Amino acid sequence: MDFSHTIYDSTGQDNFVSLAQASSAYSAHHMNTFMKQLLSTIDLDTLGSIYFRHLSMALPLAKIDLASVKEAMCFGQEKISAPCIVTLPFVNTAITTSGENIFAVYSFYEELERQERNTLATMHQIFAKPLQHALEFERLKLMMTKDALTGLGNRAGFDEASKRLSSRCNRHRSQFALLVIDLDNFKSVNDNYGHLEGDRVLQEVASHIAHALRHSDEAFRFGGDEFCCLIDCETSTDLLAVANRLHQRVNNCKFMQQKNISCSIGGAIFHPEENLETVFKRADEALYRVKLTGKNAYLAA
Ligand SMILES: Nc1nc2c(ncn2[C@@H]2O[C@H](COP(=O)(O)OP(=O)(O)OP(=O)(O)O)[C@@H](O)[C@H]2O)c(=O)[nH]1
Repeated sequence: MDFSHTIYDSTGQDNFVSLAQASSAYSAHHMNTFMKQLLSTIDLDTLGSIYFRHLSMALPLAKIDLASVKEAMCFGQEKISAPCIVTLPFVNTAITTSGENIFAVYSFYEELERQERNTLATMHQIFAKPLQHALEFERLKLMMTKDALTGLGNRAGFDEASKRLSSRCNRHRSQFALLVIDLDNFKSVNDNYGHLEGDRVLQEVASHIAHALRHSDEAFRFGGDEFCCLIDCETSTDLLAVANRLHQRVNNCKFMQQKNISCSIGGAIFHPEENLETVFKRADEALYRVKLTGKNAYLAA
């Protein structure tokens, strides 16, 4: 991860400090939760009544819930008058959604007294390490759920995501679907072209699967030449459409055509109160039936 932080720039530039920059996937939600935890540890007396004018130019980027920051700071409302906002030394937390440079924390200090700046420098020293650790922790967590070869989620990632999805579906009485994709005769690629070429096929297939899905869907490499997708859809007709799209896209990709191989797909819709094992078993059984009856097709449970 590209991580850097600078503690207190005493040379007097406008940008007091760029506390942290990270390029790992980092959501606004994570950041919000983390900031709330951080804020709850602040000694408000130490912080005193440091006020910053919030720079409106940064607002469009600011995904953090500023209201919750105010609330967590526990300052009396009468002290906060628009357009001023009381925040931590982190005046603006800018979070982009592109996945690159996910957040940057800036403070602007030109209006501060010397003593206030010193307090800020101390605050930064206090927060930089925990922030760095939290980021590192998130990065490691992310690595643990990613498949190194394809960049898709791995089996642990799938377990985590499917549990999250199933509890949401149970709560909202909604549904989602599962597709299990297995390459046909993939072993022949390894045997005839070598393991490295086999790896390349898996990478290309993974990329095509990921690109064929919508934003709300997720793809994983379950292991070997087997992939899984969690699909946001509720009817077998919709699922059939997604499965056909994936089937075509994977079969038509360059390496699959060159190596003359195909894929088989099994699908099942998760119903509220069904458990994850049974929906997976149903999709896997459908896949197994495709394999037994000639491969290269889609079947729903
Ligand atoms: N190159 C490569 N091969 C792998 C990897 N993981 C598993 N495999 C190979 O993938 C193959 C999967 O086995 P099978 O599913 O039985 O092979 P298949 O020829 O696709 O058989 P069917 O599914 O019945 O069509 C085995 O030959 C494994 O050695 C990997 O990371 N890279």
